[in-house]
Amino acid sequence: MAKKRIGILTSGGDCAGLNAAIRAVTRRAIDGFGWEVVGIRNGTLGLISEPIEAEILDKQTFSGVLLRQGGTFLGSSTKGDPFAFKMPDGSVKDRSMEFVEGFRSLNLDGLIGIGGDGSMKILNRLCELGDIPFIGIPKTIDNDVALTEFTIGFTTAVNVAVDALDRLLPTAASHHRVMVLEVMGRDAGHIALHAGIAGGADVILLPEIAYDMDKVAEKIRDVYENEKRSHALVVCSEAIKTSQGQTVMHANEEGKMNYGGVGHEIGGQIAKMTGADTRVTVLGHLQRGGTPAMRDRLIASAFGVRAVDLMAQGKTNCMVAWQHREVVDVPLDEVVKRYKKIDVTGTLVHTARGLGICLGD
Ligand SMILES: Nc1ncnc2c1ncn2[C@@H]1O[C@H](COP(=O)(O)OP(=O)(O)OP(=O)(O)O)[C@@H](O)[C@H]1O
Ligand SMILES: O=P(O)(O)OC[C@H]1O[C@](O)(CO)[C@@H](O)[C@@H]1O
Ligand SMILES: [Mg+2]
Repeated sequence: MAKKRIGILTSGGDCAGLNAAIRAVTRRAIDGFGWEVVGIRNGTLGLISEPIEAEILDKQTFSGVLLRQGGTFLGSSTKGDPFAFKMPDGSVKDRSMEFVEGFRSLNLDGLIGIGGDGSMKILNRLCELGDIPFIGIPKTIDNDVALTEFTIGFTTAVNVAVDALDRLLPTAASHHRVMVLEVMGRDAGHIALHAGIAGGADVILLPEIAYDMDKVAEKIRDVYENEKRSHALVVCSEAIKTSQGQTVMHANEEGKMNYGGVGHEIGGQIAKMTGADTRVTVLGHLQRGGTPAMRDRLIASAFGVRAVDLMAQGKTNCMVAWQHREVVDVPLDEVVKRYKKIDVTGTLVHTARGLGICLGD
């Protein structure tokens, strides 16, 4: 096989396990095929920067602690979409061809992009535009990428949320309080549902299931009065709506809307309706950091090796995915058409209901 030179980048919100995936790609490309690997800095931004921000990666790069480290040493971005790039003067410019030219100027034969749903959409368009051979690797704490059971970073984020519940329980019990924990997840409730079940929540509120505050208050009263347990744990996803039917969002510095803060509204309602002493914790970006959990390192490694194998087979326009304890490849066009929400008829929703957890309906 002809010697190739491939690029790799990480895009979208960071998460734990990205370095493990970059390491796996690099090792497989070098050891398996004798290729050269170029790490592109800060997502798509690295290729449109002047000068281009990229560096050769070798096995030496990963001789230290990177496998065990959260974040991405290459840097990432959720800003600067090349199709609608916000210029310093406030104007919006299409810089997509600069991305393609940047790719070509590095003499690359293909690109491996590690990203979430948003990044896959952008990278798919960019690679179609430049006829760039592309393989995607799914990552995001949100676990909302279609056609894969798991994304890199999800398990670590859930572990952080479970740990938070473990820490909230004794203080809730000591002060006879209701503790509300707001978790991330974008428009899907995967973190909330997994963490809520594993962390022994009494109530879990998800964007996929409309809630009724009367039902939530009834559950809290039941815990206090009938279960004779004068404390309770409530987990809510950041994307649930307030009782007025709106999500709680804030524009970031580039105008991108982010969720955050609905837990305070839920906590206020619980206190008002039940009289229970209530406190609210918004877990935030703690969920993105930390040492990657075993499963994140494992799937990152499996995804990285398979992504290089696919490129060696001449495949393009696909994404590696985890299905039935195996790595498979799925068409990128199918991935970007869908969004993976919780299956409200699935095992975990059934499990939560079976445990007596109130889902607000
Ligand atoms: N340079 C860029 N590269 C990729 N996406 C960008 C870039 N600049 C802005 N974006 C925007 O950011 C979004 C990517 O952020 P998003 O939060 O959706 O990330 P993601 O890839 O889905 O991963 P995650 O959800 O884990 O953050 C895209 O939908 C896009 O609109
Ligand atoms: O990094 P930012 O812009 O604060 O984005 C936060 C968002 O990113 C995520 O952490 C990952 O997509 C979401 O769960 C959250 O809504
Ligand atoms: Mg996303």
